[in-house]
Amino acid sequence: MADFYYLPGSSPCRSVIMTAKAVGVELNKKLLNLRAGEHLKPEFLKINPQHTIPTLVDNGFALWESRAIQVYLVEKYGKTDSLYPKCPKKRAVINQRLYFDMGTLYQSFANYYYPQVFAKAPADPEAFKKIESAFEFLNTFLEGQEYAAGDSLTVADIALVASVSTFEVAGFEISKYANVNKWYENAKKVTPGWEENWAGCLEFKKFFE
Ligand SMILES: N[C@@H](CCC(=O)N[C@@H](CS)C(=O)NCC(=O)O)C(=O)O
Repeated sequence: MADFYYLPGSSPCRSVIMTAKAVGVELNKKLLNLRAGEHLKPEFLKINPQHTIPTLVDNGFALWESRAIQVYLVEKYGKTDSLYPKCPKKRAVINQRLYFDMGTLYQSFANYYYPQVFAKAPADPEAFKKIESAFEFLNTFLEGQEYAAGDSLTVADIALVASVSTFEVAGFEISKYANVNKWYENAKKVTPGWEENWAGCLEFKKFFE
């Protein structure tokens, strides 16, 4: 069983948990208390010098970056390639969505909410505009399609579900974006591990209270 260093509230950790569930991989979950600095201890730095969670250690093979872990789990353990199809074009669109999720959508969350939550800084309206434009992009990507990268569930949906649910608990109004809203309501029903994701979101929500 692979060791999995995580926190339940962390969005990238939740996307790995949902992906593991989707491919039927059991994780040996190891809570890593960031507030106590456990990620900076020499024993963890030996595993992941970048000291981020999620970190997976599969039979001695250490990997971090949630979307890379998602792809690894599907390629190594998926019974089919449906979550990350081998077709170059399908895969390219999934990769685009994953990079969008990491570099644009989730980044807009971090830029706007993290300073408020972790440094009690005032809200930055310019950073909020970036969230709105990210949601507008996602809304456009989802025009006329049921899933993030085509007509079936992939790792792109799972990564985006983790991010969008984090926006939901932060109080961001998703319903303004009709295609995103429709996709998200369906994704809640069909994404394996959604319940655990939501439980983690509620943990994260405590930072906003
Ligand atoms: N892009 C990374 C982000 C990972 C990340 O920043 N994780 C946070 C927790 S949500 C963390 O480990 N922070 C501690 C640190 O960077 O030292 C991923 O998707 O895995």
